[in-house]
Amino acid sequence: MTSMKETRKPHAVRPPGGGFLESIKVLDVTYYLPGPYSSYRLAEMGADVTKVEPPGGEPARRLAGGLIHEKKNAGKTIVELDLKSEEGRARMKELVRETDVLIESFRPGTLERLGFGEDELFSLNAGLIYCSMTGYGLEGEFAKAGSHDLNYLALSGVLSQLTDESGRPVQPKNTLADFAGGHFVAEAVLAALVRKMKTGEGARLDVSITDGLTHWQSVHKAFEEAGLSDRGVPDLDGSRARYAIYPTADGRYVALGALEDKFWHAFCDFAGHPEWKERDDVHEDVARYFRAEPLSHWSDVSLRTDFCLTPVLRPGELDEHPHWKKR
Ligand SMILES: CC(C)(COP(=O)(O)OP(=O)(O)OC[C@H]1O[C@@H](n2cnc3c(N)ncnc32)[C@H](O)[C@@H]1OP(=O)(O)O)[C@@H](O)C(=O)NCCC(=O)NCCSC(=O)C(=O)O
Repeated sequence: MTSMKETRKPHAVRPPGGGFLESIKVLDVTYYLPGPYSSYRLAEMGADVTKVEPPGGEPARRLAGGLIHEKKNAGKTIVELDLKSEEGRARMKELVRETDVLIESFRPGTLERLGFGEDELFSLNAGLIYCSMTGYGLEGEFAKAGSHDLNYLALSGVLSQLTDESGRPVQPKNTLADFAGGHFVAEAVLAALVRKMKTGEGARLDVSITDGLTHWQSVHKAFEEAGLSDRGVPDLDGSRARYAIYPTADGRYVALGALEDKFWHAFCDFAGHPEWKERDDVHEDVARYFRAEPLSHWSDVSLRTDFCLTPVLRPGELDEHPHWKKR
């Protein structure tokens, strides 16, 4: 008998889940950003992704100089198939038989018109995990309507919170809903894969981007219904000086997220203004303080202090920042 206790620690993998989906096959019949991004996430976890596109490629191949397509389909095998031809459909049937997961992102009914309705797909592959990613879901008032990122943000309530001081919605420079949609799909597919491991059963998944976004709104909805705030979570809406965005001397910005007293007090001491500690309305004083130095200065400060300060970086600056150099 040994008195030694053996413990096995799981090792950290980067990206999280990297390689875990090895040997899982994904058939990606999606266009634009959210669908391709969902299978890109699965590919990052090791899945073997085959993307079906019409002859000449999907619309996003040409969009924005082709960069979106290039980035979100890296590592996938792209097969051009005319699903309106017998030959194309025959090849598609082979791919459906071989795959574990099929993700599509057309309007409800489009894939069926191309000869691949739900019954046909499950008769080809009974254990299939078949995921439809749509803007609004397979059923409902808007189900058949075409739509894009901005529509999902608007209908879910998210856009009403991305406003300027006057309450006017601002045009986001990031297609938040599209990327979120990709995550909603990947999350649902992973749950279905776990269930399949336990039961052997396939699944039919109805993932609506807008449905997913409404979950982000549950807290905000509760505040609004309780009559407490129509501007989001009160402490986090910029009304307190400790949790706000401030301009710097060079026209850039910092984000101060000193929500808890210990962080806010540490910031006030660092700034040499202990008299701010008990106040929430010192935005202008704090703004003057940050405006005295450029972003590089505050970026340095943020690395050697602990009061939830970060520079507002542009995507192209990430690689130069010490945090991202190490991650
Ligand atoms: C993006 C869309 C608005 C595009 O609308 P439409 O092009 O009008 O309709 P569909 O997508 O349903 O149909 C695509 C057409 O291509 C045909 N089609 C598709 N694949 C094939 C192949 N392989 N071979 C032959 N024909 C094909 C299909 O039969 C349809 O033609 P016909 O048979 O002649 O009808 C819609 O797909 C949509 O709302 N999808 C919901 C989810 C989504 O991805 N939203 C976009 C987010 S991107 C975004 O927001 C952003 O980037 O911005």
